[in-house]
Amino acid sequence: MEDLVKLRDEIDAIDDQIVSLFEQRMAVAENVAAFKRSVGKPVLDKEREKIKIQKVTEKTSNAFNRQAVESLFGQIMAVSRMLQYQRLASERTDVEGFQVGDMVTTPETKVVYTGVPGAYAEAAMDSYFGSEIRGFNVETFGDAMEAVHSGRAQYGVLPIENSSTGSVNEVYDLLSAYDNHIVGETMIKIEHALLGLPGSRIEDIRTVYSHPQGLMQCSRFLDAHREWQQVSLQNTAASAKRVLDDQDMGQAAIASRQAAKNFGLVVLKEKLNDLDNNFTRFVVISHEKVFRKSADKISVCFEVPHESGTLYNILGHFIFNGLSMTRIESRPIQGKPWQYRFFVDFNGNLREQAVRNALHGIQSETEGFRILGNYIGVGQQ
Ligand SMILES: O=C(O)C(=O)C[C@]1(C(=O)O)C=C[C@@H](O)C=C1
Repeated sequence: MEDLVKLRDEIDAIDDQIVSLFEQRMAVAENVAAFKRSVGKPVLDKEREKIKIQKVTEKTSNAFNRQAVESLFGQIMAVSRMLQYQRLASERTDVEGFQVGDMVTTPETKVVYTGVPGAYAEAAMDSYFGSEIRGFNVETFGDAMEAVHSGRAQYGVLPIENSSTGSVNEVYDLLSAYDNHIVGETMIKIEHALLGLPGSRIEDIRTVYSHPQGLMQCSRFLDAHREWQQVSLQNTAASAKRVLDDQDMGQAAIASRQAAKNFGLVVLKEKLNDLDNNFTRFVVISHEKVFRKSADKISVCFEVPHESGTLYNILGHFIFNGLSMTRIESRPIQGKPWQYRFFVDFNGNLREQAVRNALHGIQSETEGFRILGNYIGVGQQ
């Protein structure tokens, strides 16, 4: 025991020196930041970091320490960059052109959703905007993005994630491709039913239509009817419309009860989802770059270079600035096999300094960085 006390004393003395040297190093980093700011040089200098790591690792006496020193200095320089970003971010007044603003809707406000009336997206639109707007529908998610981008609609409502089957990939891809922004989100409970023509019976069904997510969310029920042909359509309400249009007693759709009402179909079976707790989260998009003062959730996307440790470093900006990430998703980048665009949601408001620090750092160290939006998040169950 006596020995441990002594050894710890030794460690304490060394740590005191490390802290003192670290503080000296950070003071120099601060000067570097001021210099770089004056000449407009970027904070990150990969070449300098590479040479630095090489030099310090050469000074080690064994392989273990070599690796440890590489990791340690990687971390020291990451912290040094964060300090520099903090200094630079505090001088900027603008965050990517986003402005504080309220969402004002009138009975003339046009809101677009995908699918035909009765689609879950219509229910999501109603739950978010109420009835005092002019909703209209288009066929595809891309059409909805385009309508918002061109100004044909002020807002759009698009599904982004389901609690049992995960992300709606196409919407993620469209969010990064279009210059539209997330201004809100809403969540609705999805309850699928099997819909058929009046007079049809489950025993006669041979073909079932739905959105791929609808088919996935009812996989257990469909497993018990493997002889049925499953056909994917644009959305669940379009599937109901197809059954009505074809007038074939052997066809059914997996869609909402509301869709049955809208298309004059009958409910052949209710509660088809594998899980009773089945929710879909929808994002509300706008072409304007606005966020509310009370917004508490931010979505960003970026690409990181295809090198080891890059994502780890980027996520470090959230952790270092005390920001809590709620979701991370990745999508393949078209034309760059095995490279990914990341989508991160985290809690915060664009007016907060910690948020600005983190975003400035992430923007500087990634490619294609975009703030997708800052909005009021809905509690996730
Ligand atoms: O030397 C620089 O340019 C610095 O900004 C300092 C430093 C470091 O802490 O060593 C930090 C960031 C750069 O990427 C490289 C090195």
